[in-house]
Amino acid sequence: MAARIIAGNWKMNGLAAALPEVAWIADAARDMTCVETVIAPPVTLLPRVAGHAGITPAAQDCHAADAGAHTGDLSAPMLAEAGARAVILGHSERRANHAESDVQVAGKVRAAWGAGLRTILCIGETEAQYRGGRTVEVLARQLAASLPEGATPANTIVAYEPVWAIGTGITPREDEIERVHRALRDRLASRFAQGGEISLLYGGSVSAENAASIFALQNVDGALVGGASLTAGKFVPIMNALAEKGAYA
Ligand SMILES: O=C[C@H](O)COP(=O)(O)O
Repeated sequence: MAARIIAGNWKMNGLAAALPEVAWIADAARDMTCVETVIAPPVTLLPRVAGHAGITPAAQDCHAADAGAHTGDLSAPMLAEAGARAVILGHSERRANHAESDVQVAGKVRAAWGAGLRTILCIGETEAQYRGGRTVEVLARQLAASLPEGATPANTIVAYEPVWAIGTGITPREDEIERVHRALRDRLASRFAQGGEISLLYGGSVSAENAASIFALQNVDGALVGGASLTAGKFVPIMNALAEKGAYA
């Protein structure tokens, strides 16, 4: 069975004043034995997030090279040294704002694995692709091109994030999420020896209100949460909803 994982992506949010939220999230996480809690803060807070037992600290990007003349970038070994144990790669905001291609994302995945970081690989279709009925086709292409050979449940988590659902308060219908996750599970299982056990997260406007119904869907092993992960008050109820699923799965 794939591991249950709840991941919070803080994006470019969070100064030191937000650290009490991490402490409260960690308190709740330590009580949840069947769920892994990941927090991806801005890199400035990474070492301090890494100081909390119960939380897997993650970065939000890395360079494909281990070192070199790349002003402003951070390598996977640097992030690992700063306390990261995982890294989000291929997020649609990186793909859109920094023109990251699938090939570049695959290079970053290899670098992350080389530094011992688990990859949370994000894939997702645009609204136009969704409306054109091309969701599964687009995701299959992204998955094939941005996830290199060698993916295992230990080094990879896949997050399905429809671009049009991120930060909008809109989510796909439940049957659509279930259909997509089934397709992703099948593709991973047919490509990698243990691919069927790679955790599949849903991301895009997950909230305390909709988490339980999303987590009840087949092949949804957790969520990648943006806005609602910034405070313990909003994030802990989502963590609890996933723990409920873990209890009866
Ligand atoms: O990485 C997280 C996603 O982009 C989802 O963000 P959101 O929960 O604010 O919609």
